[in-house]
This record gives sequence, C-alpha cells and structure tokens, in this order.
Amino acid sequence: MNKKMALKDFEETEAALTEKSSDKKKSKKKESSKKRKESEIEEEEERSETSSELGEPVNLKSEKEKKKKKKAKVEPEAGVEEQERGESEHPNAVSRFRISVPLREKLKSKGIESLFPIQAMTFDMVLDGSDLVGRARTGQGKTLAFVLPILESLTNGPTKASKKTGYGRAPSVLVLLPTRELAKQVHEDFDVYGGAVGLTSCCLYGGAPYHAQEFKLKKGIDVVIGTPGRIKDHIERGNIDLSSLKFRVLDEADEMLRMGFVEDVELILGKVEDANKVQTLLFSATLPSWISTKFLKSDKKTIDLVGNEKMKASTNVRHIVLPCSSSARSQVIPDIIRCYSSGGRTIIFTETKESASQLADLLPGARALHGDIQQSQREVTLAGFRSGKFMTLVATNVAARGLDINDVQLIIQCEPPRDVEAYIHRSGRTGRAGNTGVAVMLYDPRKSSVSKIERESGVKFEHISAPQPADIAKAAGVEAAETITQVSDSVIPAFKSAAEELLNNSGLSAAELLAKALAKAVGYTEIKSRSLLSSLEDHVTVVLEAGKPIYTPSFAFGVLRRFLPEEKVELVKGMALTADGNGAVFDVPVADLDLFRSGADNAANVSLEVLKQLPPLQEREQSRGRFGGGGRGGFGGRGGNRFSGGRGGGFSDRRNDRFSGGFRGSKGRGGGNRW
Ligand SMILES: Nc1ncnc2c1ncn2[C@@H]1O[C@H](COP(=O)(O)OP(=O)(O)OP(=O)(O)O)[C@@H](O)[C@H]1O
Repeated sequence: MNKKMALKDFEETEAALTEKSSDKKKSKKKESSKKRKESEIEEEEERSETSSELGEPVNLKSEKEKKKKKKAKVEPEAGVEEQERGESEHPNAVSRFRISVPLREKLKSKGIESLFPIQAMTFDMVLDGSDLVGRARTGQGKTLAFVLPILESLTNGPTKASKKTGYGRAPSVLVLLPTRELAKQVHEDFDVYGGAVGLTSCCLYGGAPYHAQEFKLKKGIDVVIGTPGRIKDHIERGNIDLSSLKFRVLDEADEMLRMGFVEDVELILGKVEDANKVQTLLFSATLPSWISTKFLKSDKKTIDLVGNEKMKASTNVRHIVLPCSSSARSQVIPDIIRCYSSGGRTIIFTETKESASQLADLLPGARALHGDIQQSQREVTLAGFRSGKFMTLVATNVAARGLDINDVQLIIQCEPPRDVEAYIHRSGRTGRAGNTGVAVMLYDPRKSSVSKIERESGVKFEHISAPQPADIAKAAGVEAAETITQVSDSVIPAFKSAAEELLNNSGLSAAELLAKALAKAVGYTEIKSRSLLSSLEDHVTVVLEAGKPIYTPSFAFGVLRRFLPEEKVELVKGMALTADGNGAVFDVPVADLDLFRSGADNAANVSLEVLKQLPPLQEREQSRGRFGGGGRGGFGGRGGNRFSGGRGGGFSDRRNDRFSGGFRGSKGRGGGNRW
C-alpha cells in the first residue's frame, strides 16, 4: 500500500544540513574558549539559517538577508517558541518560523509539524515583502508555501496595518489558477488556515452562478481565489475592487499563460493602483524564466528546487512505459490497475474529452471528468472520487495540474502527451507529500515516441509489457489460496465425496485439481495470452528475420508476401523494427501462427520466432511521420534506421478536437476552449 517514505528533498536537505553544520563545527574547535561558550547559540542560529539556504540556486546569499533571517527564525514568540523548539529536532519545524499560534495549531491539527523545503525556503522572503518565483516538483507543498506567509503577513506582519477591514472591504489577496477544480482546492486551504486567523476568502470560477459570488464580494472579503475568465468578468461588472491589493499569486502560472490568457491575466494584474506596493508570487513545477520577468519586480527572489537538475518529474514516482494499441486499451487498463494501483485510486488521462467519456463507459466503476461536463456534475464527480465512492477517474488535462487527491496510487496516460509539462504534471498526481506512486504511460510504438518525453523530463522510463493474464491470475491464485484456508472445516463433509470422486476419475493430480478449484473460485475458467506489442488477446508477438537488415516495415511486409497470401499479411498488427535493424516484430492471431511458421520455414533465408519478451525497438520520431532517425530504442537500445508509419489500428486521437469547454465558462475565448 501507500508507504510513507522520507521525502527525498528532505533527505537531501538534512544531509546537507549535517554536512554544513559539521564543517562549521570543525572550524569552531579552533576558536577561543569564549567563542566556544557561545557555540550552542550560534549553532541554533546557523541551523535556522541553513534550513532555508539549501537547494541552490537561491538568492539568499547576501549578509543582509542572512541577518534578517536570523532575526526572523530566532525571534522568540513568547515561551511557546522556546518550549516547542526543545521538543522538536526537525530543522524545518513549524515552531522555527514566524508562524503564529492559531496557524501553528491549525497546521498541527492537519498533521503538519514541519515545513517542506519549498515552504521553509520561501517563508521569510514572502513574509519580508519580496516578490517570488517558486519552483518545486509536483506534490511538494507549493500551496502552503504561499498560503502561510501571506496569512501571517496580513495578520501579524508588514501588510497588517494597511490591510482593509470592515464591511465591504476590498480584497487584500488575489490568487489566479488555471482550472476551476484547482481554484476550489486552493480556496479550501485559504478557508481552513485563513479561518484560523480570522480572514475570509471566496472562490470565483465559471460555470457557477454569479449571484452568490457577488454577494460574498459585496460583504467584503480578504482573499479572492479564482480562474482568470470569471475574475475578469467580475472586474468588468464592477464587483471587485483590486486597488488595495497586497498580494497577487499566479499558481500554475505557465499553464494559465499557455492557455492563451496573457491578456486577461495582464488586465487583472493591471487593476492594482500601485504595482510597487503589491507582492507578486509565482508558483509551478514548470516555470519558464520569461514569465517571471513579465510580472515580477526586478529584485524578485527565486527559489528553484528543480533548477538544472535532469529529473524534472516527481522522484517519488515509478515511471513506466508500456506499448499498447488504442484498441487494446480497455482490456489492458483494468489489468494495469489490478497490478499497480495497490488498491488505491487511479487517474487515467486521455487526450480528448470524447475518449475520456468513452473509456469511462468501458471501465467498470470509472467516471469521466472533462470540460464538456457541466460544472455541477464535475464537482459531484471530483467529490465522489475524493471520498472513495469510485476509484477510477478518467480525465483530460483538466485534472492534470495541481489536484491533490489522497491515495492516488496510479496514473495511467493513454498516450504520450504533446508536451513534457503535461507529463510532469499528470504523473505528479501521485507520489505526493512524500508518498510513492506509479505512473504508467501507454504508447503505440508505430505512432508515438517516448524518447522526447524521456529526454525532456529527465525520467528514465522502466519498459514493461502489458501484464499477462497468467500473471494476474497467479496473483489472484495466491489471494484465493489464503481465503481457502479461512473456510470453516464444517464444509468438508458436504463436499468431500465430490472431491474424492474428482480425484479418482479426473486423471489429474490433487494439486492440479486444487489449482482448477482455486481458478474457479476467483472467476477463471481459462487464461488467454496477450500479445506483447499491441496487448491484444488471442495474438502472439513474433520476430521475423530475413538474413539481412530490415530498414522499413514495407520491406518486412514484402518478405511476408513471399510466403503468405495477402489476406493473412493484412492480419499483422503493430509492425515495428528491432533497434539493431535485423528484425521486424509484429503481432499475429494465435489461430494463424502455424500458417506463418510453416510459411517461414519454407521460405529461403527467413526465420520467424515467437517472442516471450520484446527486444529493443526503434521508435517513431514524433516530429516526423517516420520511425527511427537515431531515436532511442524503446527498450534501452538505440534506433538507427527509419521506417514509415505502420498500418491499421491506431488511436482515436482527434487532434482538432483536443481541448474544448471547461476553463472559460461559456465564452471559450482565445485558447480557453481546451478540455
Ligand atoms: N509541511 C507539510 N507537511 C506535510 N504535508 C504537507 C506539508 N505541506 C503540504 N503538505 C501536503 O502535501 C500535499 C501536496 O501539496 P500541494 O498540493 O501544495 O503540492 P504542490 O507542490 O502544489 O503540487 P503540484 O505541483 O502538483 O500542484 C498536500 O496534500 C498538502 O496538504
């Protein structure tokens, strides 16, 4: 199940802390005895200091800032601080930060005793008034990284004095997010933590009635959270006054701008009276640098925990790729869920709304979430998934960003997404807050390539074939055997004579008979094999060699035509070339295998063998309609040759119909009509 593991970043943080602190200790030995007396205090201060210095590059180097931070972290908050510091060993313990008691208690009630690295490293910067760009991998707590210091600033910090109060007050904080679901989720955090310090918040997004939103705004509010389209509409209706804003946050900023909302975002941000008096914060797991220069002050701080590290995706996730044709998806996905979901929740991503709905209909107990579904239904669906009413959600990219859902163990992507950011965010719906997870990406070697995503995300994919029904049955058999030992002995007299009869007359051993009984108990009466390449039942995967290199699929088809009639050649599925260029791999119906074999036996220089495991294959380069061209071999090999697109089958991928509805409410302006 969902094992809590120490967050890697934290381990790194702590390892680095230990190293730094031991270096400092060594140098201290040489110091005078007077200094030695002070060492304990110094060490405490240094620990506070380094706790937000790790994960360079960080703009924390100036002495001035260091002093500020020392003051920040060491500044006691009455006796409580002292007391709690003694109890807690963690370098990022909540008690080490300028977090007031009500917030601390709220955090504690949520099981949060220490800050995650992105939170620890940005807290003082935000509280002390800096604009900030924060980048950390998915699931590392970026939301609280802005929620906590903003709330603290407004209640005890620098913005407290100028914050508006009373009935009809204009908001002090504006948070913009790319999707309604995400806006709701972030609103919940502001509601919970803001509520603890007496700050109110509301969530404004499309697809929901205006009236209730207007009412809240009229009453007066401290924090407004929402999607750009609806917020802009409220501004135009004169419902929101942003002139006294203190903070503006762009969460998943890159996605909002990618969706074509630069103008809306600029219009909204431009409504503040004096931009110099507003703090702007940008957070995402994927943030191109141009974004920050557009919206933030030139002396902004940057905390980038991903930086130039190769691995951009979550390190808590097992990243797997599996070849599978679109027609086999609905057969293979339930088995992937059985093998990799550890009984937890699964999110399946499709490229189009249509395929999300279709797949949800085909998978037992699954529901769809996409932009064509009415907002009220979207909310019911997400709530049902969160509460465990159903365990499989089939979604478009509308669920790719930011959603934090407990116990999502498995992500399945039906095909490689167009851009690496989508891969990073989708796979990041699992493996959150230190938990582990699995992300399986399906791909059709004839049509798509995983090497581009692999290269750009820094992920080293594990390559597997679809779980074979026999493997799944084996796992079920082990479970069945356990349950059988729990059956009461009282059943034996009633079934014993039938069992003896079987033993005496079936010609099978006791173990064989028991195996059949176990199979029947878990619903198996036969086990069909599944091909390795397109994961089709009643198909096997074979490799064809022709005594010389095979450069193109058409050459391989030509070889087959030498010994097979055309109608049999047309049964071939998923033609791919081996990475070494010596063979062609494809699926054939089990019923025709003998025909293929005998044909090959009789043809000169041709061999045909059934495969138990896929060899390294050449991949199709995504940018071109051809295979190979030096792309990395699918299974660790290196592609060298080329061949043109395969035949038949294929994804129902309607590239024109990729993104529609959802984000912008009814207007669907400029690129908003996506998911
Ligand atoms: N200090 C903490 N200690 C324990 N859990 C935390 C802490 N901070 C945040 N969390 C939990 O970690 C989970 C992930 O947080 P969050 O959704 O903010 O991640 P994120 O970095 O914004 O991810 P994404 O990039 O996918 O949006 C949430 O369930 C949150 O409650």
